[in-house]
Amino acid sequence: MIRLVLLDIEGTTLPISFVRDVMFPYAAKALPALLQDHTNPTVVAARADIVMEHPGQDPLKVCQDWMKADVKAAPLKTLQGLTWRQGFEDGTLRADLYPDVPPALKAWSKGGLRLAVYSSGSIPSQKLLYGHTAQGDLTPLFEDFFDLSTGGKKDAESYEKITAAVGLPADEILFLSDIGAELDAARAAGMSVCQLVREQDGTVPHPGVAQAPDLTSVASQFGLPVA
Ligand SMILES: CSCCC(=O)C(=O)COP(=O)(O)O
Ligand SMILES: [Mg+2]
Repeated sequence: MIRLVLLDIEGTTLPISFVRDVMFPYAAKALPALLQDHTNPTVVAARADIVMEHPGQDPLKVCQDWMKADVKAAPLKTLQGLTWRQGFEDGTLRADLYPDVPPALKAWSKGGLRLAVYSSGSIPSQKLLYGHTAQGDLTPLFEDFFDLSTGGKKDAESYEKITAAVGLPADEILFLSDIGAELDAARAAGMSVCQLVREQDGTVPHPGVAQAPDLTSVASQFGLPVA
């Protein structure tokens, strides 16, 4: 029986186009100034991590290249999160989740399911995003947020750590993601998994895992409360 649903964000609850066409350009504009900040300890630490990984290269150029290739690098995710704060707080940014997502999350939470997030986006940016959706603040629906500080999303060990953190048998946790390698890693750790195959995102179906076009279908396949 599923007791907790662990959700990826990009490609699962949020269209990839929103990240690529709205959030990344916003961050790209703000990054040059942010990287000039030598007093904010979070910026200083992220810049040092980039320099360590890419010695002799301009950290801004490294970030720009990472964004172009959608590389899930922890220092980039931290810096992007810092830029998005202003946009979400002043109303320039508002998360337009897939329409099936808010009603499903509310029904699942109301029905007693526990909910948590596992995304490459930093925890502060996850909270900003779910705190500023077209349907209002959805953060109270989630009991926990996990990011790359737990480990990479393609490593089974990360899912073992999450399982230990939430204190449930792994197979009572349902991990939802659009990415096959993430689902394989979660399954290797014993979790139940389902791939969101979003037509709008052009998701490539991953062989050997349950698939659903939206959260309504996830609910019917796994016997979860229905919106
Ligand atoms: C607050 S998440 C913003 C989107 C993002 O930058 C990202 O990397 C999402 O990756 P995911 O692991 O959710 O596919
Ligand atoms: Mg994703």
